[in-house]
Amino acid sequence: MYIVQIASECAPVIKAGGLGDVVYGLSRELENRGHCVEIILPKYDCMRYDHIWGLHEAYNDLIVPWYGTDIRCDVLCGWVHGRLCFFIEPKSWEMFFNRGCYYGCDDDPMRFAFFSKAAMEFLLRSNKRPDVIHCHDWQTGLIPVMLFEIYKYNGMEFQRTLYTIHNFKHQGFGGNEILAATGLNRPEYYFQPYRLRDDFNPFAINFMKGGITYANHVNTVSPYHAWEAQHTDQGFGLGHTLHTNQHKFSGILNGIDPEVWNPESDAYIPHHYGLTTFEDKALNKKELRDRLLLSQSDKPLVAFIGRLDDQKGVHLVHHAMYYALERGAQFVLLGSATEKSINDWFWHEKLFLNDNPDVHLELSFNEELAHLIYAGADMIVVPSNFEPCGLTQMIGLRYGTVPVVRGVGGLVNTVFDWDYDTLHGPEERNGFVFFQNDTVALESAMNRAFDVWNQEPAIFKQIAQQGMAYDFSWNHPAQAYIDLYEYVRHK
Ligand SMILES: Nc1ncnc2c1ncn2[C@@H]1O[C@H](COP(=O)(O)OP(=O)(O)O[C@H]2O[C@H](CO)[C@@H](O)[C@H](O)[C@H]2O)[C@@H](O)[C@H]1O
Repeated sequence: MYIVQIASECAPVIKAGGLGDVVYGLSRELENRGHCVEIILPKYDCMRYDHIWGLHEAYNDLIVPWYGTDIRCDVLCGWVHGRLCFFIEPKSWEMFFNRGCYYGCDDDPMRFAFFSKAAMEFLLRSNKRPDVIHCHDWQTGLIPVMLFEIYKYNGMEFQRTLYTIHNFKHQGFGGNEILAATGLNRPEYYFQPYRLRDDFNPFAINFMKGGITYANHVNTVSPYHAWEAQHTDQGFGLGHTLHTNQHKFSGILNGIDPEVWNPESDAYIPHHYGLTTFEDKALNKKELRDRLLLSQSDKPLVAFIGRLDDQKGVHLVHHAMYYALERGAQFVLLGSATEKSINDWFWHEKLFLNDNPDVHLELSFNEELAHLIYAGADMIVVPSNFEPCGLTQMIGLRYGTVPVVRGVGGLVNTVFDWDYDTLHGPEERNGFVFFQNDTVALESAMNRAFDVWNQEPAIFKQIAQQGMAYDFSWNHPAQAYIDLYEYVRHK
């Protein structure tokens, strides 16, 4: 099959979070199985050019219709660790992707509407006719809409779309101006409640709703979150749209790339280890402590890695840090916040705790350090408010770092409580789970983990090793995506 991924991220060249990991990891596994995959991305000024090999011009002067006139683009092409990627670079005064950031601009809906339009125009003009166009999150929600309302009539009648939602919270809103700019026009048509009109704001179109309505199939990134999105408030207002489209909505658990995340061969960790050489994990803990100027001691080391965002339960992350210190453990936090209040808050904490030899806050995005933390920590906390899948607990499991998580979304599908899980036997349990969204519940799960660590180290090691034995690679999920591609291409 010939699959084109259209997304706003692809690790490691463009990575703000888990979306980038998924686009890269899934594409690699699909190619390993003999499928042809190409990835279309914006050409951001701030992406990691050092991860692109052989960047060259692929399409000169692509004319993208925009607001009744046009914007000219160059399309560059290069290999990101073996994946063929096309980067769209608009040449216009708006400087859509030359802002020194991936997201967070006031005109984000316009920026990504343009990207979606340009990606479709590129496919059309360069005569690329993939079997399936796989698009991701709100940034590319208008692609199925444009395919079936415009490009289908211009020579793309056989293309099909799969739309994957990694995060329901960010949906992408706009008004008439988006319709006018992209050439969709006809507000009276698109502002119908069964097309793009937002269910809660009659004056807005909703990109994600458009993607759900128009795509041949829609999925989110874990089976449990697919249920939550339809039946609880975790659909962030799209529950009704998901209900009406439930015949084409499902959940597929993400994978992690075993070449990127493998303690036996990870280039970023100084001491490799595996199931049978588990003791060597301790050498990475020592290295991590040295690097972050933490004291060497016999204390357990708890970590958090992730975006510092309301989604990740920042208040519980904060509480976990102080509770770990209170219980005589060490804590390492690696995260970055886009919201100013959260950023200020954690910078304040960082300065306050600066001289404490048992805690380190690294407030930046640092891929290399993330690998060392996964390898060096004993436990990883994931106290999310909601979590469509969650990769950090899966990576933690792979590195023998025991997850302590809140039982939501994909965390339910991947972490099985040592004491209380009734669906998995003791030999399958791999972590600690709490359910209520409060400090008491968090503390009780952390307590249970600390107690096992302190009083029954052999059992703690057993839990860690049971986690390492799980196969959360792309092996199974890639097959599920291939089955879906086959299904939609014959629709
Ligand atoms: N400061 C930092 N420095 C270095 N690395 C950092 C970092 N902060 C985060 N990372 C890395 O980014 C990834 C984050 O994965 P998550 O599953 O938490 O993704 P996120 O919530 O962004 O994405 C959404 O999409 C993914 C993919 O579908 C879903 O798993 C998830 O539930 C959903 O919210 C991990 O690889 C982590 O190591």
